[in-house]
Amino acid sequence: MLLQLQKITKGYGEPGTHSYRAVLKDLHFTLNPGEKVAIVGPSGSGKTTLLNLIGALDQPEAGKVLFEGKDITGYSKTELATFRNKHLGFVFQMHHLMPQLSLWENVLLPLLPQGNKITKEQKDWAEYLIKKVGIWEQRHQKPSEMSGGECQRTAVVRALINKPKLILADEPTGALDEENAAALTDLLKKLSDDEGVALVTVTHSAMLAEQMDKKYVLKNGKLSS
Ligand SMILES: Nc1ncnc2c1ncn2[C@@H]1O[C@H](COP(=O)(O)OP(=O)(O)OP(=O)(O)O)[C@@H](O)[C@H]1O
Repeated sequence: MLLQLQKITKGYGEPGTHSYRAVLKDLHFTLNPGEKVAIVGPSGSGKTTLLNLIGALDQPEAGKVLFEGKDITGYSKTELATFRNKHLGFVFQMHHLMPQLSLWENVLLPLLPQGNKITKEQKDWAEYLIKKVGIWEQRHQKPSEMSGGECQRTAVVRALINKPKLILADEPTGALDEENAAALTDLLKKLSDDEGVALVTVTHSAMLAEQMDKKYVLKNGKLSS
């Protein structure tokens, strides 16, 4: 098992006061290595909140998050940052690329906090991924000089640059037109299959959800299939 969420509770506001509102309640979730799942649900049901917990961007009030059997719930902020950098890749609705950097520089950016120089092996991996998603020609262009679909493909490559075990995607096709959304959906699926990376994606897109191995609905604080 890659990831397990045990009896997770998470809300906003001060617990025990009127301001408190529970969003996730005794929620369970398991994910196997290489497994692809979609999380769907009504607006405000807590999908982003859940993704933030899975992505170690936030901590639950109660319950445990286990990654490869290890409890990461008690990790400090620094430990969580190291954990994210090593094991996870993120793709958001808006690409979050650095506007002043080229496609190539944006892709290599996550490797820089590890200090030292970027290795030939890492550059080869970047080149392989960029070619695979079909944007090698654009590698010297800045985000403002690329289409929305090209930016989003760059974001997918960037998410894979650290060879993560899990990619978390929050509405990755949300800002794309139908054609580009379909292309990105195929790409995410293919890369996940080829590289054996697990994928958890929050989406409103039925097309994207159907391409995944499983679909869960988040409602009333819990997941159901
Ligand atoms: N930082 C916060 N402080 C207070 N309330 C919050 C905060 N973040 C989210 N919420 C509330 O928690 C609930 C769940 O929000 P969340 O963004 O996880 O839902 P969602 O399912 O991702 O929604 P959408 O599909 O609209 O993006 C919402 O009612 C939201 O208003």
